[in-house]
Amino acid sequence: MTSGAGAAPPERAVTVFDDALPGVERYADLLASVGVERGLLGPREVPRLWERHLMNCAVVEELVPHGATVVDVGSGAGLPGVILGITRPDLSVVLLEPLLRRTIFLRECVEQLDLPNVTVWRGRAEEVASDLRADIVTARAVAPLSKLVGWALPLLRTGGSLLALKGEQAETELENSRAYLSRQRPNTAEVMRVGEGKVDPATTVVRVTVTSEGAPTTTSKSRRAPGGRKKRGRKR
Ligand SMILES: C[S@@+](CC[C@H](N)C(=O)[O-])C[C@H]1O[C@@H](n2cnc3c(N)ncnc32)[C@H](O)[C@@H]1O
Repeated sequence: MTSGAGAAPPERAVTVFDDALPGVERYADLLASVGVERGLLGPREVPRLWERHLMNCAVVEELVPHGATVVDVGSGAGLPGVILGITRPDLSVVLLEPLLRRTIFLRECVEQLDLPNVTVWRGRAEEVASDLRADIVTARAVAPLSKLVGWALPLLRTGGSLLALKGEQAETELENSRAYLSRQRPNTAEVMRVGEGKVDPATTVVRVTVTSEGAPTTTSKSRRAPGGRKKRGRKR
């Protein structure tokens, strides 16, 4: 089934993936062959597929509790959701993606990699709160933090977390979102680095955890997300 199209895994992939490495190699081959042919992955990403994409995503599992239900918002070609599904059979992973050709690819991955714990859901994060409930929401390269928070918090159970994989701007993005966060469901938010000693650089994650069931302290004056449109108050 594998085409051998992907670059060979680096030595430390063994430390990161352990027994799951053969499955991840098959996924890497799918990304580097069909994924590139269908424009889901740029050809220039193939040589850095392991370090920059697969391993970088895998270490996020450190923050995912055993048996959790995970929704990967904006899964694209399956990052990080497919990787979590392969490396953590204890998880129940939903790959949430609005674009048809991407969901077709994701379904092929689930079938060919034999991942009974992974399902594909076609839809937009802001439209599925009545259908999906999660312990963990992951998102990588999907939207600014404030927007992700607005999408993810309604999907999360109390005690659940959004794990937003972010780059060097994570701290700044979090600070800029603090006021907006304070108007959402009660939460704590922090920047974390995971995979120290396994991936270089370590993966930066903004973790936002819903701490209690309390209602948002939203008022008609304060409902605007940074960069978003202001909602109108009720007409009198
Ligand atoms: C740049 S890609 C990133 C894909 C993948 N997470 C990765 O890291 O390679 C962003 C993805 O988010 C999806 N997306 C955009 N808006 C979305 C929304 N409102 N809800 C869910 N997914 C969305 C896009 O269709 C696209 O597949």
